[in-house]
This record gives sequence, C-alpha cells and structure tokens, in this order.
Amino acid sequence: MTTELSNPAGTTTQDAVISARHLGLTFKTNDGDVVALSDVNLTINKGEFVSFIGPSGCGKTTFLRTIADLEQPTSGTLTINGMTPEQARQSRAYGYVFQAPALYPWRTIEKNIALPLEIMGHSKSEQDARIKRTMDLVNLSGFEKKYPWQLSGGMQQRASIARALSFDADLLLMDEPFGALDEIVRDHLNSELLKLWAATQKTICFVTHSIPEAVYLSTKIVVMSPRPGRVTDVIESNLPSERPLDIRETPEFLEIAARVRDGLRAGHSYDGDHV
Ligand SMILES: Nc1ncnc2c1ncn2[C@@H]1O[C@H](COP(=O)(O)OP(=O)(O)OP(=O)(O)O)[C@@H](O)[C@H]1O
Repeated sequence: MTTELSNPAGTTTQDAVISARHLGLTFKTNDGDVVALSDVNLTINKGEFVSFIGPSGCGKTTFLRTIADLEQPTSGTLTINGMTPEQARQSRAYGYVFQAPALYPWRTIEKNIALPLEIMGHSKSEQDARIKRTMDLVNLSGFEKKYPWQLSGGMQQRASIARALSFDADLLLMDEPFGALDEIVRDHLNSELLKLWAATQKTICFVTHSIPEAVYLSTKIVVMSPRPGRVTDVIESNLPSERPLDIRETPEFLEIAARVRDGLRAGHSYDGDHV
C-alpha cells in the first residue's frame, strides 16, 4: 500500500534535518521478506520534537536505525542535513539513546560520557568541560565518579542522554528511552527532557508506545501502522511550548491524544478496512 501524505510534513523545506522520500526497507529472512518500512514520506525540520508511535513491529526502531545508518533502505531516499545517512554518521550528526542505558559497567559515569569524546580525539580539558556541561544539563552533577550500577534506572538513562549530548550533535535519536521506567520517574524525565530540548534547541526523534508521552513531548506526532510499516498520520501539536505535567488534563491535550488513538486504531487490521 502506498501512503502519500497530504500533510505539510511531506514537503521539503530548507530547514529539513531529515527528509524521507518513498523510503522502503525490506528485510530478507529465511521465512521470506519482511517489509519493515513502506513508502515513508516525512520531513522533520530543525528544532522539532517528533515522536513516532505505533504498535510493536511497525518499523519505528527500523526508521531510527536507518537514519543512524545502522540499516540500509531498499528503496527511496533519506537525507540527514542534506547528507546521506553514511555521511551523517561519519560527521557525527546525531546522538543515539537506546531503550536500555547501554553504559559500560566498568567505567564511571564521567568515563562513559567521555568515551565518544576520547574516540573523537578531544583533549582532556575539552572532555572535562563537556562532561561537566552535559552532566549539568541532565541534573546528574555530583555523580561523575559513580559506576552505572550505583545509579537508579532513571539516572542511568539520564547518563546515556548526557553521553549522546556530549559531542553536541544537533540531532538526538531516542528509542523508547523511558519505556522500562516506572510512571513517576518517567513523568519526571519527560518534563526534564522538555526543558533540555528548550535549552539546547536540538531536533529530537523519539520512539514511544505511550500516547500521553508522545502528546506531552512533541511538536509533531508520526503515527505508524504495521503490515507493512508505514506512516498513517502526522499530527502537528498546537500545545504551548511551556508544558507543566497537568497540561495532560486539558481539553487541547485530550483532543490530540484522541486523534493519535484514532490513527493507531485505523492502522490495526482487526478494525477491518486496512488489512
Ligand atoms: N534485522 C532484522 N531482520 C529481519 N527482520 C527484522 C530485523 N529488524 C527488524 N525486523 C522486523 O521488522 C519489523 C519492524 O521492526 P522494528 O523493530 O522496527 O519495529 P518497532 O516498531 O520498533 O517495534 P517495537 O515497538 O516492538 O520496538 C518487525 O516485523 C521486525 O520483526
């Protein structure tokens, strides 16, 4: 099935950080082809906070991994800041935050954050300055000398975010970073992430299964559906940039959440029309 978006998100602008045109990715497996992405057309502009939401297996992670040059598209085009994914990876155009914190247990938090900086050849003083700045940004100052196992799950994930921010890429790719955390910690990290986004002006691509999380965080919500993974709706949020947690009870918030829910339902085969 082909999905052409009539939404303005489907048009290219000069500010485009990510531009996907007719993007497709089919995995060859022993059991046959798995179409993970099909005809995805999407533009993400500088400074946007874009959430990807959809049922398990709809291709959210695959889309992020394709941006990160960890998977190769089988059709269509994808550019990051006008570059191919390979060029973008080589120029370290993005930081990546995984679902699990993925910190090295034998390194302290500051040494974990330093790792990409060491690889990039930054001087020790530059490393120290960046570690301090990013630890401040994620509210982890004072925990530099701790090992990952001495920190809570939420703090470990904040350390992973600090590491992804340390080399100052303009684009942050986040794959369900708070999925394994309890609701209170998740709420807290969501509001911290919004502040961090406002302070750094990064472009953020954020995968989630949670409708409230997607609506709370985003300027744009991309709804995806399985069989095959495709974009079924792109919802622009008109919520104010200042978002206290109780904004989630306002009619404006609930209206966007209802639209996301409708989009998710429409993509499900058991609703009939989209098999
Ligand atoms: N390396 C691979 N080889 C074969 N199939 C794969 C591979 N990676 C992903 N897939 C398949 O591609 C589809 C999309 O997977 P993907 O992980 O992108 O989905 P997702 O939306 O991120 O799911 P989840 O929400 O569960 O993380 C799934 O059917 C998955 O089984």
